[in-house]
Amino acid sequence: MGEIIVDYKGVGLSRDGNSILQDLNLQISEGDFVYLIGKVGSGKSTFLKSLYCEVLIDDGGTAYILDYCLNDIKRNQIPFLRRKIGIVFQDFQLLIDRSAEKNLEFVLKATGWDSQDAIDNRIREVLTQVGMQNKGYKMPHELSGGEQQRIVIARALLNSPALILADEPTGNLDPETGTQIVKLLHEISEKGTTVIMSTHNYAIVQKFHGRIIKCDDGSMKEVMISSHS
Ligand SMILES: Nc1ncnc2c1ncn2[C@@H]1O[C@H](COP(=O)(O)OP(=O)(O)OP(=O)(O)O)[C@@H](O)[C@H]1O
Repeated sequence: MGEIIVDYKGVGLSRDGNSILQDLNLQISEGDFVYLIGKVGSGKSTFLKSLYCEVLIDDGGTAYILDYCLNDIKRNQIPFLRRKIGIVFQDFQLLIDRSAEKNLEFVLKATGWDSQDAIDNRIREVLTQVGMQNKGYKMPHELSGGEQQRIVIARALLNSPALILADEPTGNLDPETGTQIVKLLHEISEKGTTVIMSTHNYAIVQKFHGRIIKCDDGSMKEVMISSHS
């Protein structure tokens, strides 16, 4: 088992003063593939958001992620933490006014890359990793939903994150395309990147191996291990 990169002990999470999750005890290690399941409104997104400080740890417990203690992380450290986390949402959120490549370039420039050669190489690498090496010139509207999601995953990979958070990444995709996206996330995790993915898609959970953590009744519990594909 790899190094522990998420360590929650007795953590409570609230939104607008309402307790959403209580007494979370959870460790996630390098290279783990974790499915977060649970009913609508059970707190999956709230947990994911706590990992990148969109929801703060304000309801007890201690929380560590990578080298950061979330209990007393400074505001000016948050961008550095977020740079180590790749985030993938169900609604793709690409900038619609520029090509896939330019979307990737925008993120690299915003995160301090200044050599155009290094930028071009990195874009080529991540596009190849997601099987989109020939489509980087296309505008988002010229790409299918699955292709757009691949570009979003490429974008999440740009800064070689230790952790990828995917909040219902197959939510807007047909089952076959969704399966391919999860397969891609598994390939990424096999190379050592931890992936935490929330989903309502139980067929996928059954199909691809992973730890399964269920949000239910204000808490999170590990449930049975799914079968290998
Ligand atoms: N911005 C917010 N402000 C206040 N409460 C919120 C906010 N976002 C979510 N909540 C509440 O927090 C609870 C958990 O919501 P959350 O989005 O984490 O659930 P979820 O399991 O991700 O649901 P879904 O499967 O629909 O994505 C819900 O009761 C919701 O109403």
